[in-house]
Amino acid sequence: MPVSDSIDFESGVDTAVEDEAGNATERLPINELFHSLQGEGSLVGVPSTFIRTSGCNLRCWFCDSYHTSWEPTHTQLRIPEIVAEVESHGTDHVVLTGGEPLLYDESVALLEALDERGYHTTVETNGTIYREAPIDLASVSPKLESSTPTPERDPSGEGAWEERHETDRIDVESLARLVEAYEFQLKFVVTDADDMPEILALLETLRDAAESPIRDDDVLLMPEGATRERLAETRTRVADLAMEYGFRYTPRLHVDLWNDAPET
Ligand SMILES: C[S@@+](CC[C@H](N)C(=O)[O-])C[C@H]1O[C@@H](n2cnc3c(N)ncnc32)[C@H](O)[C@@H]1O
Ligand SMILES: Nc1nc2[nH]cc(C(=O)O)c2c(=O)[nH]1
Ligand code: SF4
Ligand SMILES: [Mg+2]
Repeated sequence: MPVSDSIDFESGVDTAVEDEAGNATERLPINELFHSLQGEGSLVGVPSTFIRTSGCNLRCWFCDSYHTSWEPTHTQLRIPEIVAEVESHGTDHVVLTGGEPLLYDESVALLEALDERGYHTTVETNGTIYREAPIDLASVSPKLESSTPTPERDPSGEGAWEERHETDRIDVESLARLVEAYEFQLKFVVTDADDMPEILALLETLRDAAESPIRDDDVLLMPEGATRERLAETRTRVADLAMEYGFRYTPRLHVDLWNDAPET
């Protein structure tokens, strides 16, 4: 594969690296790889190994993984190296997250290698990209208007990503394909009641577009907050909204336990 073909212009991350003989080798840009408890969603509390790829096609102003999106940092690892690291942690569950892990062809090869070894795989994705892969749980977090990095909310202070984020954040076709192909959860980041009309409208559109059902039980409201302090402001409000609308609430257990520490 020519090196230039594998430069990912979306994320600005080059996934092609040559070995000593000058052959291109499959690698993934990895920001962190760690053992923790699943902190979000239907598998909350399950001991899991997290693989966090770097690079994202969106720029949520609140992104709790700044070094995979706004300022990506990573090391390039081969799939066997990633699998060996996962094996050393001894969990049954693996969570592939990012950044946006489905940007990369190599994520499919990684998921296949994990599946062959019997791991349960969850993929955390923003839902803008569909790929066919052995995914046991597609944990899809479509991004609402309230995630858009307007000049006032942009952590880099410029508002340069506002238009692109706003244009790209919802892709109904990709969302429908993810929902049809995989066991899934739709996990919305919610700040307050202003987010609810957009969630309801998107669900209506998606229920029309997808051939398989989306139950209210598949919809999770997750409080916006990368720190304990911020979650203390949002979580009760979001829990009340979950009760009012009949959706599920998911905590952010890892933030409760370890605040915003890396590798948690
Ligand atoms: C860092 S993202 C990586 C996966 C993918 N890019 C996505 O957004 O789904 C992992 C999860 O964290 C959520 N998230 C990121 N920042 C957050 C914040 N400040 N508060 C609540 N959830 C957040 C995302 O919505 C997503 O469910
Ligand atoms: N403990 C823990 N659980 C998580 N669930 C989804 C996460 C993510 O960043 O995708 C995450 C994370 O970063 N940490
Ligand atoms: S889509 Fe996910 S990784 Fe990308 S900026 Fe938003 S929260 Fe961060
Ligand atoms: Mg996280």
